[in-house]
Amino acid sequence: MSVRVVARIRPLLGKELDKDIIVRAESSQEDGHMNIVRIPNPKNESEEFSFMFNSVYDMKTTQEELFTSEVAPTLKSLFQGLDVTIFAYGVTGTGKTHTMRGGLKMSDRGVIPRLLSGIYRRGRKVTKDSGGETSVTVTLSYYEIYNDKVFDLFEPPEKRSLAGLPIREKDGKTIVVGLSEHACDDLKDFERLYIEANNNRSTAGTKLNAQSSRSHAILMVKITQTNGDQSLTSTASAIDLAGSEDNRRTDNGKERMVESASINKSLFVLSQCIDAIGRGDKRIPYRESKMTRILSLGQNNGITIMILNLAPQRSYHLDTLSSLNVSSRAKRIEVREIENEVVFTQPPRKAPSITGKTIQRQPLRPLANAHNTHVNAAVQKGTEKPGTEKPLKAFSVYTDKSKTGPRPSNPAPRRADSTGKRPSDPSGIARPTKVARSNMTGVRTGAEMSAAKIEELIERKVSEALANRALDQPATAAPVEISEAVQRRLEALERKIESGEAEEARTEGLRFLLMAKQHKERGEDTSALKMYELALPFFPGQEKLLRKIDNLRAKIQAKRDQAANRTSAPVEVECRKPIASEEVIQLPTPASSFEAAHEEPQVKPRKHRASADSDDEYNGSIAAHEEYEDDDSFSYKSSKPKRSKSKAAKSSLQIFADRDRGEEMLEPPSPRTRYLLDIVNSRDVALIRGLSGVGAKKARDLVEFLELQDEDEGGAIKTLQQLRAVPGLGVRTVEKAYEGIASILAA
Ligand SMILES: Nc1ncnc2c1ncn2[C@@H]1O[C@H](COP(=O)(O)OP(=O)(O)OP(=O)(O)O)[C@@H](O)[C@H]1O
Repeated sequence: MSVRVVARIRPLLGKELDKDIIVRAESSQEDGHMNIVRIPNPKNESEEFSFMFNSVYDMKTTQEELFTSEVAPTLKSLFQGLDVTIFAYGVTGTGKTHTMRGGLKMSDRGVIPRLLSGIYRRGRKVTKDSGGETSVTVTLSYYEIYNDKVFDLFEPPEKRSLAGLPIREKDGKTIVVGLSEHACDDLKDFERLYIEANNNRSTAGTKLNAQSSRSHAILMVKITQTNGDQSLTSTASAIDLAGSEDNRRTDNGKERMVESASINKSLFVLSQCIDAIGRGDKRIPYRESKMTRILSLGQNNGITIMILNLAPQRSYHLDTLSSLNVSSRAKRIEVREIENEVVFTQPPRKAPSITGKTIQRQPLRPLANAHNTHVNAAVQKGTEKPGTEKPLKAFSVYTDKSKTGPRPSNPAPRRADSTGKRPSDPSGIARPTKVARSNMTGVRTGAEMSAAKIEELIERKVSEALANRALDQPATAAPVEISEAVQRRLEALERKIESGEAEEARTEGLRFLLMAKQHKERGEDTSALKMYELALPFFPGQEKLLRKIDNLRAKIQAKRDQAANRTSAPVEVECRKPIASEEVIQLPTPASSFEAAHEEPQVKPRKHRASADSDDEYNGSIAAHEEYEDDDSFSYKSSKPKRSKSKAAKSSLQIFADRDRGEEMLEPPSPRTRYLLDIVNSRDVALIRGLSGVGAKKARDLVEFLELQDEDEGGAIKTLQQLRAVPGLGVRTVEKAYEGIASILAA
């Protein structure tokens, strides 16, 4: 089944005028069901683009209508064991939070409170229909991804660690380690928890939205149905994404700009993931942002609904086209409709105390062991322990026979086939099963911790310790006496996390440099300066970077002086990328939308830039990058550039020297060279990784390097000599890749 994509056009607000409406909902069906969004071609208003979706909701649509048509029908599946993901996507100020959360008035309530209400209602029905034998418990987790860091929204902001919570892949799902889980017995409980948590969400006023969400918010509602010693768990995730925004229109200051860059970047990665899935690429760039890792579009099982929020008026024209374009591609994504499996639970084990020297370390089993044991497989093989036998379909209370048909008696092969997840234990011996939760009244207590929970706690403590270290503050938590084994584990984890953080920080720094370059190319010098300044802490003392900052400051000041001397104000020049009029697919993605911002007119043609401005703005990143690469003890805060490294960086500059290009023109490359360079210049990490001798990291770095080149300075690698000179790649790697091409061409 594909992702269901529906569009919702919000009504006009405040001073917005009817005459500015350019987005319309229409029907292509006889029954009048609206499924088309029409919008004029911005280059030729007599032409219109049409985008087809599963459903389109116009300006008059109420909260109740949207919920009843789109979300209510998924409740049955949710209780059958399917996970459900609903996410709102769109430009800032188009109504995502209104759609997901809504207002406080009953009629204004959005998808989330209505979903919870539906879950409790259905839960009561399930219990009633089973004659009281089945109990239903609901637990909530709620977190936000802010500046690519994950924070528990049930924790007050002052308790957050700087690094945020780590995320891991477990059992084919992405989980947030150390996230709190709260039992939530009824709608009243939910309202209290949800309102409190929303106060912790990062929001701020921007010019486009007085209450703009500066983070992606993810609410996870876990429903556990327990019947005897079996239980079935499924999760409904409701996600309110932050909106993409064009900083030309937001008037964002420094802090907002950083948020905005992070929001735009993650949405850009999302659009890249959608593209890559659509193209059938082997590699989908999920891992390039936490949001896409968590959303795992196309990888998650169950039902996925994407709600595209649109503003109807002209001022959003290009942004609207951009998000229409991304969403219309998303509907081609296939999602596997696989139910979670029934878990066979054992009576709760008495957990030892974890305080003091009395701690008995439990084996650190993989979390995967904690659930989804293939009960039926064990039963069939006759390996179950006495007293644990169960009929194959002991948990059939919620099966909707009319629709889905009976579940297979042994679901294990189906799961293994379609998800590629780890199959059940081939030995036939049932793995340790989930320990039933004895405390359903709130967050778990320390005394009842499982091994997995201890592991989570350790990782969390490490993150906190690292955050404190980053702040140069002593750890605030009271020292806990722990066993030697736990201490060792703690240290190992600390090392692991620390190196991961150094890597993340380096990437963060490079990202700022890249964004600075993009801003500069568009003539947005002030924004470029901000980005360079933000990059500086990651590459302290980098001479080139400092020079660049100084030059930009001088340039901005000169412009200001010039403007002050002029009698008339400078004219704003619209310089967006052209949009293909006939081909809807070619419309800009969110990236081009936010890249399109044009702060100031380009004063002089790029070829005639001042020398200080025309050089290697990527050098700072490359030099720092190399430093990181070559020195194991490198701390990204280190400010000592190595001599040899700056030489290497210089050599990277020469690869685009005119002489080199001249040579290239004299001597056309061989087919093998051309083939190799084509792959390199594709900037497709997956393709580049396929070259022999080029690993994932080198491929990523190479693409990063290419991305940082000025197009008018070459942009592409044109000779093997240039390729060899790319920092971090090395002669040997290029030779290997070149040799590898021979075998590909021969094949
Ligand atoms: N369908 C609607 N009916 C009435 N008002 C709406 C509707 N959709 C949005 N609004 C109003 O529009 C404004 C912006 O909406 P909202 O904050 O939900 O946008 P958003 O897409 O979440 O923005 P951001 O990405 O900046 O958080 C709010 O005042 C909201 O109440």
